[in-house]
Amino acid sequence: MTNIEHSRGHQASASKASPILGPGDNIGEGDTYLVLDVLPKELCDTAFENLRKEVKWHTMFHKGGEVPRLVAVEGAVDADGSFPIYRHPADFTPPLLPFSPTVSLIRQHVERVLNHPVNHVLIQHYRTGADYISEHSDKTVDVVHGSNIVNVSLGAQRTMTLHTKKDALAPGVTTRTAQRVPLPHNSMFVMGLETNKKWMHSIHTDKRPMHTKSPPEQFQDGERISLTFRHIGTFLTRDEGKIYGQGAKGKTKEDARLVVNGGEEAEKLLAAFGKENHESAFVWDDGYGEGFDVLHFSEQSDNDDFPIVYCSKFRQQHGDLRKTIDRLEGIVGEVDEHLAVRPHHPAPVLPTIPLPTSSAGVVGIADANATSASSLEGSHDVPISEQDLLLGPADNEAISLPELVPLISSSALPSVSTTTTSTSSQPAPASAFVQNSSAVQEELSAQLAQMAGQLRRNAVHFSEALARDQAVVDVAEEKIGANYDAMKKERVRLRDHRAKSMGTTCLTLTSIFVVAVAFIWMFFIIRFT
Ligand SMILES: O=C(O)CCC(=O)C(=O)O
Ligand SMILES: [Fe+2]
Repeated sequence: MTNIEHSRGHQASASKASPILGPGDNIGEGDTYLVLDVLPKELCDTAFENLRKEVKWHTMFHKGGEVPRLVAVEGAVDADGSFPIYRHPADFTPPLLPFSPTVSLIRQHVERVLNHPVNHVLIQHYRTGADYISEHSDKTVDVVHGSNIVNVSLGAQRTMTLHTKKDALAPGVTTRTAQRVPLPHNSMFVMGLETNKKWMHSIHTDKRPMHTKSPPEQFQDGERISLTFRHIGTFLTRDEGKIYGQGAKGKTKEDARLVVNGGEEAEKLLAAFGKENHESAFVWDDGYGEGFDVLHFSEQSDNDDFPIVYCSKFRQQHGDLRKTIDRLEGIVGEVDEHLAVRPHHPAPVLPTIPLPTSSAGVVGIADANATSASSLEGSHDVPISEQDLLLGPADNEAISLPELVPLISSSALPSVSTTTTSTSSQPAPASAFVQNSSAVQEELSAQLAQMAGQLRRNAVHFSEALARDQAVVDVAEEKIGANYDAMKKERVRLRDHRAKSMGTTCLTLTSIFVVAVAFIWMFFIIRFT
């Protein structure tokens, strides 16, 4: 335990359950520690104000809402323009800018303490005690193995709360182990990756009235700036088109591959992020080992707020083209629907059969048929048109019902008047009816087979049409992709061309000017000599 001044009231009561740790203490898994007075006086006295002014603050979005603090991202940009990328679940992340002067100075001190480089920083401004960061584990797909994650704190003291992950609870235990680490002005919280794996961390809101807070908590009017430095091993090329490094599929710059937006790979990465957040035994190789080339988690972005990394002009144009393709796909779909064969139901057969005679057995059969006929009737009130079905030769051989029914009614079935007067002593009409019933059943089976065949052919026809449409859309998409690349090249060419023509124009104007001066000069010489 340390003598760091910690909060009273609300925070003090919460601290009963969890130890308050500080410099010299083993935090988390023992690979995590706090360093005080990390920056020299002259830097730490001015850093807060300078950062407030020089950092390009943004509002970040997650799950459709604003994150409750201002954020900015800075990093080491390579000579060829490539830069580190830290991927984590967020709807929009601010663009990465090169390290600003004050951040560069802080970075030097951090690297000295850490003994390893850091090339990426997420800077966060907790404007009041109401700003916070909810419980999470940092996502390590892009964090260099074996490195540490560092939070430098400037301004008001806030408390870092650590909790073991739920899945590590022993059976029957419901309370997670917690630790609290107050982060005063000019301190540096160094978190090892083992702690990040087994514990989650957060900065809770602190809404107590200002006058009840301790002096370190009141410092800078309760505002806090934190700088989360990381050593990132994954990079994007200058045009954001390719990705390489630890968390990508291609591990070196030479193996850089095109970035992927949305789709199955993005979903897989999001699922791995979820696992890392909740599983104490998360294994990097299992979750991230295959590498991910995902840059954006959804296929298109309509947001203009972050023009550099996440919403370049090209991306916007690409998004517009995609929308056009989607509209075209919709139109093709509608046309297909119009052209599609409309299913027609065959006319019910059974109602055409005359009612049975008084013979008990025969009446039973007839009743059953009448019932099934009436139940069929409700759903088949559209008369069949044979031309509307896509019939094959096999169907033509099937028995045709309309031909069969009159045959049955006229020759085999007893007439209604006969059935009312005849009795069981007249077996001939009854057996004729049984014969007819089995003929009708055969006919029904034949017609069902015919319908099944038809359904199958329609399904095949439909899937073939879909496959054709898919091919058309794929070709269009490929062409648009090619156009996009061509436009990119054209843009670079135009820029070069403009630079060249500017040079030529300057040269021409200078020449004209020199010639004019020479001419005037000559004129005067000739005139006065
Ligand atoms: O503000 C802090 O110190 C914590 C920031 C943090 O946990 C993060 O950026 O992942
Ligand atoms: Fe974090």
